[in-house]
Amino acid sequence: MMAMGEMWASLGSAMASIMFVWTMYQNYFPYELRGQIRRFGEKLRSFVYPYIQIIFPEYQGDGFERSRAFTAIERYLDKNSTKQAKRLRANVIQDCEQIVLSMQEAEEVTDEYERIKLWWSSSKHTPPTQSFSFYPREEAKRYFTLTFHKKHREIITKMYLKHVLDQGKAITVSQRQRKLYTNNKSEGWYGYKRTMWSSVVFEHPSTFDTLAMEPKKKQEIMDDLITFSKSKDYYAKIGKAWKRGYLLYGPPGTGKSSMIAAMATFMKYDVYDLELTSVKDNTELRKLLIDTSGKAIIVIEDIDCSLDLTGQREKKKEKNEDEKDENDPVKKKMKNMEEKKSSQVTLSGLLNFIDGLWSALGGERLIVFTTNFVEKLDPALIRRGRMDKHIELSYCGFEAFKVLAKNYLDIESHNLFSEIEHMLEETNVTPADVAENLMPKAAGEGADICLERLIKAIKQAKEDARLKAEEEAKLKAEEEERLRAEKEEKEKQKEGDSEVKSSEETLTKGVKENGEEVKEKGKVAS
Ligand SMILES: Nc1ncnc2c1ncn2[C@@H]1O[C@H](COP(=O)(O)OP(=O)(O)OP(=O)(O)O)[C@@H](O)[C@H]1O
Ligand SMILES: [Mg+2]
Repeated sequence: MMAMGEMWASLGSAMASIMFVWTMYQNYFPYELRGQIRRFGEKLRSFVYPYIQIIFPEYQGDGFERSRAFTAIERYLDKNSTKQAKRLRANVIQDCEQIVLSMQEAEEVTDEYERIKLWWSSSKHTPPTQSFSFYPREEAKRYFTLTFHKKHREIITKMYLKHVLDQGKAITVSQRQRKLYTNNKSEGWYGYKRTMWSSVVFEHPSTFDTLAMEPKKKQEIMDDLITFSKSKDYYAKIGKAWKRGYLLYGPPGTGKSSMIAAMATFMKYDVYDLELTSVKDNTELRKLLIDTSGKAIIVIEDIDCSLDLTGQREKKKEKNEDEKDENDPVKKKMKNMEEKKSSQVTLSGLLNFIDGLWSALGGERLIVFTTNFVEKLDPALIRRGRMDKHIELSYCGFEAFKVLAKNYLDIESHNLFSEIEHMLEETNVTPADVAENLMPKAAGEGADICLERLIKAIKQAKEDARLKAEEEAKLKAEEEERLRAEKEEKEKQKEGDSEVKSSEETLTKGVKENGEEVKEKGKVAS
């Protein structure tokens, strides 16, 4: 008890002395002297403690936005310092496939840059708990502190921090789970607008390795993508938006969708599968596209089916019919309803966006259109500059077949290969059909069985194509015969008409002459 009392007494006298010194300082020291004392204090402190500290809080702005610098530093420290830290936190990412260890709070680790030693520490600020509050409890805020000697201020603030942020961002990108976004119909329940994109984790198995196509062509596409991803400065220099358009065209089952998935995996981009028929109008299209992330592939599949892409030209042709419909009130109403039902996204809306507004968005974006009928598309849509690269995906050639054989059967050569090569030169078979036949159907089915099955399928395809060609030739001949007969009939009718006409003319002439004769006779009689 005595000790406690003494402690309180000495604490009281210390407080009193501090108060006394503070009052003296405030009241009796001249203002100029006070400034000098403060400067001296700072000098003394920096002499005794010559270090600078920089704080990186987890949240920035009004406290709701997670700081990108914090995230990048976190990743950088996770990678570079987890060997030193003794207490680590485990986070699971990429669908339980990868564990990332990060520094636990109150840990300190060292780093070195250009032989300069630095210290990073991770801390947490927990707001005091209140017994009762109307507001939700404030979350604890984490922050990193970087400490270094003041003589390295320049190099640390100008170079080291950039190095940390760049490395951190690169790690974030490599660990990031990619997403597949699809657009919803714009109106949700009760007309309330919900988020327009919904997403799932994108884990498509197709890669450039599994994609069957001529190796040279494949390499060209991959090189093009790499060049694009490295050209940020170049695009900025020439004043163009950092975007690239691809048009993939070819028959169904030749790998257009597979190639998009391979591109996304290769570039580590998110995929935005844009269903144009669900987009109400151009305004909504703009909103959707603005709402895409910085590293994105925007995909519009079967563009010829999604929009009236033939635009103005077709409209002009239909003008006469439209005018006829305008006069019929029922037809007019039906047409209006039809128009309202279908998407009002127009070709010009799409083109305007691709060319113009996009430039305002940062980040790298690919836009990919696919179609089965390239000849149907409006040239305005696919002109170079808009769609920078046109890629034809075609029927399976021998090189593409070899890729599939390697992937599906794990073989690079076989005595049936030369026969297949010869057959593929003669017959159009899609990679999808080849893949389907190469896939073992039962346990223990070897390469021989699968290749034999493929040979049979190609023979069948050849036979089918022959029958189809025959059928088409027959139909064509029938059509020609029909047209010829129709023409003959018309000519006959024409001839018949002219014969009737001439006999009628003769008859009329006869009647006329007779009439005149009668008239004459009448005249004479009268
Ligand atoms: N070039 C290819 N390489 C590897 N697999 C392919 C290729 N083409 C097609 N396939 C296989 O066929 C299936 C269908 O292909 P995909 O969906 O990519 O064709 P598509 O060209 O997009 O067809 P559609 O025009 O009908 O959309 C794929 O799942 C894949 O297994
Ligand atoms: Mg497809």
